[in-house]
Amino acid sequence: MVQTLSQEERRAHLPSLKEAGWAEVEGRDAIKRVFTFADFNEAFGFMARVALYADKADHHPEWFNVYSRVEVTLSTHDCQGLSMRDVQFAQFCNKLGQHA
Ligand SMILES: C[C@H](O)[C@H](O)[C@H]1CNC2=NC(N)=NC(=O)C2=N1
Repeated sequence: MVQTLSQEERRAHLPSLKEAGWAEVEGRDAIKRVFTFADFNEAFGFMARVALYADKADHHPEWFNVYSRVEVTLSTHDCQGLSMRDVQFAQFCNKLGQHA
């Protein structure tokens, strides 16, 4: 069973994710970042790559897309909060979306 992040893991990982643009969601243990691209082609290319990662990792984002903008929310449903799966997922999104 996947565990929610310990206090130590939160201290270790959340500050760098926040520097990269992730924010804690009010009222639930989740993080969210908005990625803005040049156009829909780039936004959907990002989503396609993230979708392949999600399928392989069996870990799925909550997301919303309008044209060039993709809002990504991460939380682990199996433990109802943030886990290392979300940290790794966010880091993968950061790598792909670093020019976003
Ligand atoms: C059965 C399947 O492995 C689980 O439901 C996976 C699928 N994708 C998931 N995605 C997310 N974000 N959280 C989960 O707990 C989760 N669990």
